[in-house]
Amino acid sequence: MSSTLTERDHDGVPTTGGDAVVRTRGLTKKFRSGQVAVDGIDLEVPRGAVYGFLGPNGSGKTTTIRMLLGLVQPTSGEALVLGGAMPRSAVAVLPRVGALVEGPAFQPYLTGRRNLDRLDAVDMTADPRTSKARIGAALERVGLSAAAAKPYRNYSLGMKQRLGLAAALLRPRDLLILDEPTNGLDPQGTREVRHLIRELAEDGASVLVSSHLLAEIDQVCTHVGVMSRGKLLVQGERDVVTSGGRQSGERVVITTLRDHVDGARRVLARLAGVDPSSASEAASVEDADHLGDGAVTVTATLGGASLSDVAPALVAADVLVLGIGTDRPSLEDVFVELTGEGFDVAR
Ligand SMILES: Nc1ncnc2c1ncn2[C@@H]1O[C@H](COP(=O)(O)OP(=O)(O)OP(=O)(O)O)[C@@H](O)[C@H]1O
Repeated sequence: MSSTLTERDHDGVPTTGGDAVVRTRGLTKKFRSGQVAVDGIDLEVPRGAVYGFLGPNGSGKTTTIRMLLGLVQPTSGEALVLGGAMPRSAVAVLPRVGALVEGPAFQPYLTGRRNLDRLDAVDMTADPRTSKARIGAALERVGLSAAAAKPYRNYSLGMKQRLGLAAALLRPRDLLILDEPTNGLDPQGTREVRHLIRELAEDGASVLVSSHLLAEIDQVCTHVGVMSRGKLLVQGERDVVTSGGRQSGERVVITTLRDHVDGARRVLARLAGVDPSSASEAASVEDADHLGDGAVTVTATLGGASLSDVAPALVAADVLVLGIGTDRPSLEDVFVELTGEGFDVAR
């Protein structure tokens, strides 16, 4: 495979390269300080995806996003956004991209609504005749209609974040690039943003959304890319990524009594042998935690066996089953597994 991207940009009109709305090759940013903030990443955001761009503070997400938007010049590598090479195709590409990036240029003394008026007026590609209706709809969508007449300087961090989102939604977009959209929002606001992202995706937009809070964004993503120290550790469909190197990502969690743990372990270890095709995929007991009152959970990775095999086998072996269910490793589990580190500030 060629390591060079082909820009398919005819007569200045960008066309999407393949199925990806964002594609980078070896994208790198080294700052003058010598810091390599982004280190040769190959990002691939499929059309229609909600791509969670995840990583601890300082892992390089914002710098990557700024390169995608033509705000930072890459040191090396290439970036295609909606088929156009950035920053060269910025003029053709950016009207189709709604972006929420840190520190949007809002005027502190103007109201939220007036700030949107101003942004819309300087957008040469926006239709002034529909401006009022579009601004009203964007404010409504982010739940800011009631606060639209307040000056920006009196907005809370969460309200500022919502206004930034409204600015990104002033017109229909093919791609939304949202950098930490839940920053400063309370749990209710965070849920609303997740809901909004889902709606936008259903309306046909592709979404690239960054976050250092895995669990927040995890729930809404179809795809994820995980950054650590400037490198893209892993990316792909969310469920494939969380199943990692395991034959099956699914884990069975059995609640039983301490006296029955060994019996449960024996059944789990034996189960793989029940089906010859899964003989090499032995279920391994990973954990046994005390729950108090003598109740204990035993967690095991399901190899070739399915949950429906486990329950009857336990019962047949006279293992007391207080509860049984499955559990998928979280993205955080995957991150810790890949890096051996917690999800803290990188540097
Ligand atoms: N203009 C700059 N000059 C020098 N170093 C920078 C500059 N901007 C960012 N960095 C450094 O590059 C690294 C990556 O920063 P970046 O903002 O891209 O991370 P991030 O993953 O977006 O973090 P956060 O979640 O905190 O926003 C950090 O170590 C940061 O200090």
